[in-house]
Amino acid sequence: MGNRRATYRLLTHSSKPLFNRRWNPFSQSQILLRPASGFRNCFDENYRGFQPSVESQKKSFLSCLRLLRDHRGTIGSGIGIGNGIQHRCYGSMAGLVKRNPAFSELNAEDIRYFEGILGEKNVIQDDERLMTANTDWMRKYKGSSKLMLLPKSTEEVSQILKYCNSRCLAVVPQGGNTGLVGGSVPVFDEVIINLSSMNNIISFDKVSGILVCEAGCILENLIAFLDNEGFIMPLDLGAKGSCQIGGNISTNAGGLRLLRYGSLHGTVLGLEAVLANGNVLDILGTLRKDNTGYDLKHLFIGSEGSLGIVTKVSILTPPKLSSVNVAFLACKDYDSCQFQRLISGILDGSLSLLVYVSVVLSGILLSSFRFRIRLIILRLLQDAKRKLGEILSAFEFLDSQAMDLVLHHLEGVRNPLPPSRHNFYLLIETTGSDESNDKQKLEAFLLRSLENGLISDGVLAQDINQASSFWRIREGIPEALLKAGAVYKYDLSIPVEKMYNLVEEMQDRLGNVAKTVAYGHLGDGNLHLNVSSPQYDDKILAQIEPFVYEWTSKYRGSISAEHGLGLMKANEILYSKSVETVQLMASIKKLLDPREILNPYKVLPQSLISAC
Ligand SMILES: O=C(O)CC[C@@H](O)C(=O)O
Ligand SMILES: [Zn+2]
Repeated sequence: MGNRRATYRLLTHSSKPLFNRRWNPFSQSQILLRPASGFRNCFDENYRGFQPSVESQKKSFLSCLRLLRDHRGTIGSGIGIGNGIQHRCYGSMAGLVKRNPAFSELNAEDIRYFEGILGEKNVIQDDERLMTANTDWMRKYKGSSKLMLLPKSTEEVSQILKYCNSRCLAVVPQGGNTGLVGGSVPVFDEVIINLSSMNNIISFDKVSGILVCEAGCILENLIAFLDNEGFIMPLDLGAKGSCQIGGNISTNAGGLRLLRYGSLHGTVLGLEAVLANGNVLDILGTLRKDNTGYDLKHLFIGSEGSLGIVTKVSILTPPKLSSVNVAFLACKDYDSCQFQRLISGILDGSLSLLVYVSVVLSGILLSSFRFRIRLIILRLLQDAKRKLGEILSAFEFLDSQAMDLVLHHLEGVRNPLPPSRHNFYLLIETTGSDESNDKQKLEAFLLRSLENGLISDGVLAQDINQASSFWRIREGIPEALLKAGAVYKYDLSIPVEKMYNLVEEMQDRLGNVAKTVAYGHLGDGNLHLNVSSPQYDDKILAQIEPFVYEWTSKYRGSISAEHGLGLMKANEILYSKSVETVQLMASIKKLLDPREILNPYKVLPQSLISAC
């Protein structure tokens, strides 16, 4: 079954891309931002107006950062980006962030210049295409760019950037526009540089498995190409039908295979990037080992196009292995399993009264659902890592709210398990080269987990169709959420033992006002905490933020595990990074992009870069 799985999933997704980007943003109402109240400091003033007060101008960059850090608990509810963005969805961004007045405005001469280098058909001013390019996949963020450029080569990207830098025209690099934090759409009138015409595979070495390609290659096309060659991409995600490898690298996308193949910081061997001034940085190495100086490619992996535009990439791809198995499991109630084992222990005389009493007492303690779930999940993950070892390739989870949403909103999706109320579902995948051995290993693991009461039910895919339908449940959650109405998205790295505590605290905070939906890459410690409600609501957002960021920070987690900071979380970076770190980031930004034309208002707090 395994060797057909990749092909099957590919067909499924390419025939119906998950991230369908057709919509009519004008059908949505525009909601205005409520101005911040009560919280004023240099950061606040700088950010909202780019017109710092005399007092704030006097403050050094560092003290600005410190102030921001000290007040970060109130920032989410104070100054707008974190707070206001959800309320600004479907509308323009003006009011949230003020346009940097240093940027020029497009004129007819600019258009003529771009037409000269790209040809008329690659200089897009058509309203409908611009509307699509201005709006993100979630329809939350909408810019007002009047121009999209479609370069076909690195040389053309270089000419565009050189010109934009000299004219001080801001740009936003764009791939498949499947981002979830407002990083790939303009905020104001930035020129959109869309890489989709740069979609050539340059080379593939069958011995080393190294693929070199242009940034605009769609991930799913790369997967299909490699499948023919007997290889796979080390990266796989639900948006594969639309997202592009350049965007994946620029956001350091994690996805479903990170547990097995690691992050793009490990699998990307080299890249080519065009800097803000148009210079082409060729670090497109294909070497596994190269310790000559600083490894600069890492600056472009995950910096969301704010330091340069990735134009080519060299990536290490693993061989396709013949045996893939997928299990879909449910965890129900830890207590009942404990109780059953306790009773049978007493009946067969293996438990003394003392042990009985202490077990009953601990059973009362264990009756805390939170504790139960934590134990189950931790044990399962530990066991899976130990017993499945090198063949474990995915360990994904979803809670019952996520399952309900998928079943309700996605056509043709059904729960593979018999109807019963389960609190949790897990999707475990193994990938190996020994069909019978791999299956045996997984079956033994499942049996043990069932006996130990860690799982209450489970099913092992018998063919490629079944495996694919299990994956559809997991990969379909973002789509189902979008169909359900408004969604507040949080993408967090949290120690696994704490992960579900946050979800339940959030449930407690929100009560019946909104649904808390949790799923994610449990094996990587990555929780996708989504709050779903029919409409966006100020009050709901105030319940979520800054609480969610403070909570994550308290446990030294990350407020962006794999989606980036984009526009949504640019101001929240100090929840996860120290003042000194952010200061160094701002200095690097300033060095590589002194006029701040590359993807402005994203990743770092804008006023801090300006103050640097
Ligand atoms: O929508 C989300 O919150 C997560 C999207 C994606 O990273 C996933 O893992 O499905
Ligand atoms: Zn994810």
